[in-house]
Amino acid sequence: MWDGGLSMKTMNVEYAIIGAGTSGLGAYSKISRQTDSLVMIQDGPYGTTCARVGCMPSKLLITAADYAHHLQTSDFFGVPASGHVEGRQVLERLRRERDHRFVARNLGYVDKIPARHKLEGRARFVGPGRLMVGESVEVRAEKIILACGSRPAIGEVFEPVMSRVLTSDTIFELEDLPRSIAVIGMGVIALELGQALHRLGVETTIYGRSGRINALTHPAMRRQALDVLADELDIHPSGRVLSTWEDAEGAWIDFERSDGQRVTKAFDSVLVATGRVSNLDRLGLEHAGVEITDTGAVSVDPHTMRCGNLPIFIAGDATDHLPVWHEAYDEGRIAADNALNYPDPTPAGRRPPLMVFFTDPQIAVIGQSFQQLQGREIVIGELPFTSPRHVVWNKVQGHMQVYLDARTDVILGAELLGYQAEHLAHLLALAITHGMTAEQVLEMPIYHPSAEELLRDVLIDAQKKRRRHEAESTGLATSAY
Ligand SMILES: Cc1cc2nc3c(=O)[nH]c(=O)nc-3n(C[C@H](O)[C@H](O)[C@H](O)COP(=O)(O)OP(=O)(O)OC[C@H]3O[C@@H](n4cnc5c(N)ncnc54)[C@H](O)[C@@H]3O)c2cc1C
Ligand SMILES: NC(=O)c1ccc[n+]([C@@H]2O[C@H](COP(=O)([O-])OP(=O)(O)OC[C@H]3O[C@@H](n4cnc5c(N)ncnc54)[C@H](O)[C@@H]3O)[C@@H](O)[C@H]2O)c1
Repeated sequence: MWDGGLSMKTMNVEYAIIGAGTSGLGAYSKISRQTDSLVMIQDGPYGTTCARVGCMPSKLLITAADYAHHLQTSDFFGVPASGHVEGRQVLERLRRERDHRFVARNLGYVDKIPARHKLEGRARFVGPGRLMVGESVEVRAEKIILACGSRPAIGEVFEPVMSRVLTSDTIFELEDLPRSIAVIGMGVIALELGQALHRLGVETTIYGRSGRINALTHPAMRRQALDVLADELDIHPSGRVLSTWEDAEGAWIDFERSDGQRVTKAFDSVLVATGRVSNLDRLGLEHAGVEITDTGAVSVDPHTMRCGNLPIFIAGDATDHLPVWHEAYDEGRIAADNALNYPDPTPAGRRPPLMVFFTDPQIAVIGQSFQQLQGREIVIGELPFTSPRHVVWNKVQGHMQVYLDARTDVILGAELLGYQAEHLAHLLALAITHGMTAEQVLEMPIYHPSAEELLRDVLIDAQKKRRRHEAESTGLATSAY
């Protein structure tokens, strides 16, 4: 495979995978079963974004925050509790669990990959099928999978306070919790981490831009989610950061709310959670013959992950299509199948979308959102999160909507805001995956008192509305004659 002189090496392989994250490893596991002619190129630490700086450390932090919150709210149950948060211990335990359980498992897998299949350094295209890795290795590959993930976006306005800026890449490495933090953004990272930090006793202010939690699309769901979170958290949902500066008091954020009011405050730290940018922009794609739009976007077929007619495939967060873990893994495998079968496409079916915010209450969107269903004849089953089980838990905040096809009774999608909504979301995902009707779901036994009773009741509500809708349309049809 190696060929070349002392200073420059050339490696010829059939397949190259750029990135050893979730999607790259998913692709590797498939291709390595078929051929030895492959290399996986990784820039930076192994261990994946999910395990090192993403899903796992964030959920470990949230769980510590849940315990702190239980202490603060247990009075209600006649169980007054005293206790306090030891920031250093919270973060030490987070890193210990993360490193020993999740990262170590991934590194164990990477260790077993033969050395000839691994190359370390940043890859960039220097021509079609030609990659430079660092300054001294050229990889020539017939088929290339770009599984290079994304990185946090940091706007220029934060440059004056960069020494106090944190992102999800750095926050879990803190020795201790800050006394105060500005959280910029109102997406999933901002809300999950902002609420966790608040519950752990950090004085937290969240600054949004659009005034909306974009994952939810029904206006009433959006409103309620914001109301519930704003009840607990200090949130300025819409406006813009005008400027930032640093002095002895900390990092100052000068924010103009959309009602014109200025809010200027100093913080120990600033967590910038304003979205992520794909690492595709650093690959020199123009040298590979890839078409790039004016906005820097690259078009990818979601059923093959193929990029135009080229032997190039893009998987995971590098595409802006559903940047979540299970999709990254699927996409890596779809890309691998299509690279292995190149030039014949092997289109794969995609799973219904599923997204969960691990906030309290949780937010979940399954299947088609309310917005995507505009123009389609649907009925909406809806209820507050007040099943007997939720009352017992004293967790009755939130609301649930399920969207049924008005003619066929098939469940098309749902938006949820409620305690541990993730479980109901998965039941709905199962029903949507199999094209089930509300009637079919209602055939299953549901225990009393369980959270699933809420699902039953919301489907009954949807069916009532569907019958009414049917009666009205028949009435209308009859009266039209
Ligand atoms: C804070 C946070 C919390 C999250 N929580 C959840 C969650 O709860 N549930 C969920 O489903 N998803 C969650 N996600 C999303 C999930 O982590 C990602 O969807 C998933 O990790 C993406 O995997 P990937 O393989 O596309 O990218 P990555 O795992 O990032 O892998 C890409 C790799 O490519 C490397 N690379 C980049 N450029 C080059 C180059 N030029 N040459 C060589 N290597 C390169 C990168 O260094 C990186 O190691 C979270 C993300 C974050 C940031
Ligand atoms: N539970 C999960 O599945 C989970 C958890 C964390 C992260 N993730 C993944 O990570 C990705 C990135 O998360 P994210 O929260 O950074 O991105 P996001 O796209 O979800 O949210 C970014 C938010 O920042 C706001 N924003 C942008 N610029 C701003 C500015 N200048 N000032 C104020 N607000 C601004 C946007 O309006 C948006 O609300 C997500 O798309 C998700 O796929 C998933």
